[in-house]
Amino acid sequence: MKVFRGLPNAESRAPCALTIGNFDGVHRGHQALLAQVREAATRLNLDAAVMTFEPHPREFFAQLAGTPEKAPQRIANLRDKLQSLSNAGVDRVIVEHFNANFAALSPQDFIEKILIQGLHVRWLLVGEDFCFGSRRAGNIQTLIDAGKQYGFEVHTMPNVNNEGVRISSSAIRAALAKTDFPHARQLLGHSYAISGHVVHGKKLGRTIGFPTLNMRVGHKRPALSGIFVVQVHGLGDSPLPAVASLGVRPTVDDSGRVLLETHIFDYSGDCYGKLLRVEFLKKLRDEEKYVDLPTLTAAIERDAQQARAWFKEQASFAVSATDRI
Ligand SMILES: Cc1cc2nc3c(=O)[nH]c(=O)nc-3n(C[C@H](O)[C@H](O)[C@H](O)COP(=O)(O)O)c2cc1C
Ligand SMILES: Nc1ncnc2c1ncn2[C@@H]1O[C@H](COP(=O)(O)OP(=O)(O)O)[C@@H](O)[C@H]1O
Repeated sequence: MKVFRGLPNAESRAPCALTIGNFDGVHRGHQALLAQVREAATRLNLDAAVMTFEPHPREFFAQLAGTPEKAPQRIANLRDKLQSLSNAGVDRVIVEHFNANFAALSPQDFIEKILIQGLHVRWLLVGEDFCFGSRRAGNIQTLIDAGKQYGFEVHTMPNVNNEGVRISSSAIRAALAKTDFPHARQLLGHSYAISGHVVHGKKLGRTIGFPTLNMRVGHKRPALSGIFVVQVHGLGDSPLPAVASLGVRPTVDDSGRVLLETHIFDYSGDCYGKLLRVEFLKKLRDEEKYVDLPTLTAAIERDAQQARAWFKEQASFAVSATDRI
């Protein structure tokens, strides 16, 4: 899969079957849409293409209005989004920088400059409520008219439902806000996880008996925060049980940067630079600002005990379930 930051240059503008959206979480609704793009691209001998935006347009508008707290919480970072798009068979992704110039494009300019000249669109699929261009003035009918004029097909995707309710990124944000991981999993079609490269931290963890893999989250408003039971994928054949903190670490850091820090039980390897995936299983508590390091360490010890107990309980459930068969 090729990833372009902004429109591809002239040589790379292969005719495409395209869909446009934020794709936060790449949930089951997105997956159904991407499957149709893939199918059309293969049938019409086109590239399967996705145009997505960074930052999220609502994040851009929230910043502009001076109310960053109104930006949507992010389900997935860009790496996870690109990985999911690649898994769905997408050939090219255009990551468009969503800024004032882009937001000001009229529907007509968006069609001519972006869809026609920039992307050579031949087949387009969007959701039924798709609006675009400055003040969201363009809609499906605008696209259908342009399609007749410029020669591209326009299709709409009906809602994909889960138990009668439309699957959406907001529904997943709501499930994560309640830390209802089974429900989030149902809507996503996979368990909730964050991946990233292990970076160097303050080297404090090892001095308090809890070395932690530090991963940058890449945005300021994650859909989750707090202390969690997790498992780590990418260090061997099976996932490793662990406990993690996702947040700004108020006791030791005042930068406001969001980090995911994971302590793996009974493990002592060097993981710097590795690309790992941390899967969330259960929330233990919210993040706290402790008065000193010994108090923080005592809290982490309690978290680790609770997480170990949780894994033990799951293992005994699994055994008793096998007994019943
Ligand atoms: C299970 C667990 C719980 C944590 N809870 C908190 C917390 O409530 N407040 C906080 O400021 N930091 C918390 N942390 C983050 C620690 O401050 C951090 O891991 C420690 O300072 C080591 O940082 P380092 O990896 O940069 O050396 C927690 C970390 C873990 C692993
Ligand atoms: N059980 C473990 N869980 C997490 N990381 C571990 C563990 N054992 C060793 N490590 C290694 O130690 C590093 C974390 O140690 P730490 O003192 O917290 O340093 P840093 O502040 O750079 O994260 C990890 O990145 C990893 O390479």
